Amino acid sequence: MPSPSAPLPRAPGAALEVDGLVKRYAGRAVVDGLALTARAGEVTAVLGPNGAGKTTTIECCEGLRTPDAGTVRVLGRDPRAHAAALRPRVGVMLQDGGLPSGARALEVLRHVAAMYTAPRDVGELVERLGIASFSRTAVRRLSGGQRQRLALACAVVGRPDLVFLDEPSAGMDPQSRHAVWDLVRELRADGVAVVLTTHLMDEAEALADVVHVVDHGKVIASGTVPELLARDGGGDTEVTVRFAAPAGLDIAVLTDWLTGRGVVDPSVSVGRRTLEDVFLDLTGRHLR
Ligand SMILES: Nc1ncnc2c1ncn2[C@@H]1O[C@H](COP(=O)(O)OP(=O)(O)OP(=O)(O)O)[C@@H](O)[C@H]1O
Repeated sequence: MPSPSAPLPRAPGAALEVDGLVKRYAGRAVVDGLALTARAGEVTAVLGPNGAGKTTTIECCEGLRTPDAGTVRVLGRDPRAHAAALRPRVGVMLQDGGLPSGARALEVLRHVAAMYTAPRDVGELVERLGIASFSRTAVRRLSGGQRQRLALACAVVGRPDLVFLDEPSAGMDPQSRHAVWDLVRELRADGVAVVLTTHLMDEAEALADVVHVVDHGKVIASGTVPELLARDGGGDTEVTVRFAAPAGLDIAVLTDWLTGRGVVDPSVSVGRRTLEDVFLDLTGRHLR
């Protein structure tokens, strides 16, 4: 086994490998044999209902929790045994921000940047994430969306090879969301492995190269968004057909034609199957 101080491999393939991960609380396995990988230059989305075990899994990957069983490899290393060596190469954006509440936004970002040998340009990050307008505001006074943007800037300022983003655009206005999405796409283009947990299906559809759906502590489906969308929905499928009707088109002819082919109740409206449909098929509609 390499020593914690040895240089880290460049890890061209899987930046994150989780296999057979188990984490129990009070004897209950909240992560129960979970396996997933995330590769460099890809956005890997982890989706799942409340309480599915996503955060616990990610915290095991970040070295914040000790697994009860299974293996976690971050850039080829055990995240707990090699925490110091991994810290400069792994960016973490936590749901609650994890930022010092009394400090001003820009001070925090500058402070975090100073911990790295070759940080990104702070001014450029401030500009692209719209931090300038609240740069002198104390963290505790920031709005939810502002705090998220600052947390994201802190997670990426050190030029990580792997970055964990926990609901990166939750609570953000559309402008901020798109700025965040652009940054995530740029990270991917730069070869960063981005691991994204989100409840926002449009965010997963917009960004994810690979999606892992987690429920009851296990990955219950994995694939690209088109692969997941192509899964059998297990029943009748609603179909939307949009078209520009020529003047005088008799819709009755269309509905008669559909009825003649066994289509039930051809009211001719509906939406395409979305990732949210797939998610609900997989995990059910009951609240957690
Ligand atoms: N420290 C803890 N002690 C006891 N139970 C815990 C602890 N942390 C998490 N849990 C439980 O583990 C289960 C999984 O929680 P986890 O936070 O991993 O879910 P999640 O998928 O991230 O959910 P959400 O989408 O709501 O963030 C939940 O039932 C939660 O109550």
